[in-house]
Amino acid sequence: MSKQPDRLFAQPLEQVPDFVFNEDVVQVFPDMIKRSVPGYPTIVENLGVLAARFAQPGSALYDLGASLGAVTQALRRHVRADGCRVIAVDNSAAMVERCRQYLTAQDSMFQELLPVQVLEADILALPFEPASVVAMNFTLQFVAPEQRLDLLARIRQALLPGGALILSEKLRFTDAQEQELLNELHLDFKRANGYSELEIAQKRSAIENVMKPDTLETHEARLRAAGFSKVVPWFQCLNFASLIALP
Ligand SMILES: C[S@@+](CC[C@H](N)C(=O)[O-])C[C@H]1O[C@@H](n2cnc3c(N)ncnc32)[C@H](O)[C@@H]1O
Ligand SMILES: O=C(O)C(=O)C[C@]1(C(=O)O)C=C[C@@H](O)C=C1
Repeated sequence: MSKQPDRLFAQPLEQVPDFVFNEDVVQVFPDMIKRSVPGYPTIVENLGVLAARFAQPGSALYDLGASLGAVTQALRRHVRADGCRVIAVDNSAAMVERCRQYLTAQDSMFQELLPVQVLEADILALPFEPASVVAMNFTLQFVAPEQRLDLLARIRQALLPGGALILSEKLRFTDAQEQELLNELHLDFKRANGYSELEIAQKRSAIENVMKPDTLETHEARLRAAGFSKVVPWFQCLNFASLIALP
């Protein structure tokens, strides 16, 4: 399982294709997400800690858009409730294949980890089992905006009383000055992590058609419309945030 530095956008491309979670991205993904998302390691580790408070014995814990299973691994490290199991879901075959390898490696290193099932499936078409924790770490932003409410409503229906959805997303801002400042600071974060201006510009063109961030206000209103009673932001670093939504 080679982990390579992300140089995907380092050379000038004649035409920058839309971003897809393919084998090339899988190879560099741990490096890419850490250097692109401010606060990512803190969010992932604390997601496990938060989940431990909401996990209920005998229930399912979902990691939706699991990629290589970083959140799944944190859930397995922190949740101790009896009889829980983690269901990690991603619709990228390349991600799922590598995710399974990472989880097998985790199994060989630790004992008494929660059982895990990795599904190659579209979360928009997945029937959810009753769940105490649903984590969506930077996944909803890749779902078509018109399909987000329906997905969240189905998650809300699957959540057990006392459970939680933990939703992390890149944010945009209605206030132009706030948007500009946090966007510039995010670019500075990428520069500080060694990305060149070319890499930053080409990555931006690659994701602009496929990743559509919402404002915090849009998230809150939509979560309420989906039936959640309370939305608690627990983390923000620059334009990236994570929310706890309670049924
Ligand atoms: C930014 S990555 C998520 C990162 C990951 N949760 C983590 O914390 O490391 C988004 C993932 O969502 C997956 N994805 C996007 N749309 C999906 C869908 N409709 N069904 C399942 N997975 C989806 C992508 O394949 C990709 O692996
Ligand atoms: O906003 C950006 O520029 C990003 O690179 C963000 C982001 C994300 O939020 O998921 C986009 C795609 C990659 O999966 C890694 C990071």
